[in-house]
Amino acid sequence: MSTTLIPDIEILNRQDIRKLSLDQLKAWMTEHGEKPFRAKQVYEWVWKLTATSFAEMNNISLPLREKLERSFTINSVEVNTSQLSSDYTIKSTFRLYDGNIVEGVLIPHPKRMTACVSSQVGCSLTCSFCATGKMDRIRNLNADEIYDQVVRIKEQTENNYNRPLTNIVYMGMGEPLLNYANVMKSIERITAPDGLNMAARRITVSTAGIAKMIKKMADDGIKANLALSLHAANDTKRNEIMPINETNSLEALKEALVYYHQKTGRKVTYEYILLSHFNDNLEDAQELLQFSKIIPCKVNIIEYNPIEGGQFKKSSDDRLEPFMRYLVDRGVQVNVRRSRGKDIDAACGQLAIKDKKGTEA
Ligand SMILES: C[S@@+](CC[C@H](N)C(=O)[O-])C[C@H]1O[C@@H](n2cnc3c(N)ncnc32)[C@H](O)[C@@H]1O
Ligand code: SF4
Repeated sequence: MSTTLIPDIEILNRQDIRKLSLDQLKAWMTEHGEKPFRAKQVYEWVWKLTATSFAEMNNISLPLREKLERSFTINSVEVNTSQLSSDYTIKSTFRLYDGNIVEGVLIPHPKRMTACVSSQVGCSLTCSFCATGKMDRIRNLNADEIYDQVVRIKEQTENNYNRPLTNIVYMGMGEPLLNYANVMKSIERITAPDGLNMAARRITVSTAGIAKMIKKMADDGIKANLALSLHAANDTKRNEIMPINETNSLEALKEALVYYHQKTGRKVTYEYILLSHFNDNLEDAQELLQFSKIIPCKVNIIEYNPIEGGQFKKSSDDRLEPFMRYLVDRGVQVNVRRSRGKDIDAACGQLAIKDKKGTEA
């Protein structure tokens, strides 16, 4: 224990070092009588080399490491629990520095290894088919907390399957476009050569549909892919299952999508959970066909994962088949996404911490 008050105060005020940009770290080095190039070395340690302590930084002098230790923390995310599903999906819970827990999933596929990561603790959007929507929204994740989930899942695929991580989807807990700055910073770090150096085209941000933020993604030149959770191409039905549609109607989304496509030239993916006798009639397929004509797109038909207390059932193959056929016959690019990791509640929309508050159950 320290004998003076000052070091204790210093320690209480320690800041997460990964909240600083490289320029801010350079300025800190100068202020503390260090050469600015040290900033680059430390920055590389905390991002690219994913150091979890200053002690690991063996090309940094001991006095500087001690100075860093007094001023900063490295709030790295730890794996709390991991469960392996019969289809080799791995669901993990991650413990954040403040005790909150989020979930992430490694989804193996013969052609790709995908990390599904959370962007918020809980979610404020209360979609009626989604387990996360039943939780309160506790807080946004910091960019480094999103980044660390990717790092931990990358370790899982390399260590357990001897295969590299190839794709990242922001389809875990939370609405990424309501935590815009941190999500975009995490993408910048994941794609940076002094970060994980992964290709932006391998990253997909999935949104429930925040029109103005879709436009902002285009304005900011974000290179990651965009997926829109559509689930109904009719306002009455969409309002019923996704309250966000009351303020971000299909008309507003259409306008944002056109803007997005004009600026980026990119295709968008529409996610469409097939809910038995709710959105799986031919009339629904006709509405989806009209919506699919707005800009170049592909449609992912998603198998519904039942959630506790949920009112929906997944559509049978007898209903899925004609729905899909209707779209395919009219030139829509359609993929059917079967649920993964069902036996351990690791599939999309089943990610929810059981006590609904984001702390450990
Ligand atoms: C959990 S959300 C997170 C990202 C973002 N908030 C969104 O809604 O797109 C990721 C995807 O899971 C889907 N999803 C939610 N609940 C589901 C369920 N019970 N079964 C299948 N997919 C579900 C969502 O619609 C969305 O397409
Ligand atoms: S589907 Fe997405 S936006 Fe809706 S409640 Fe779930 S996490 Fe939130």
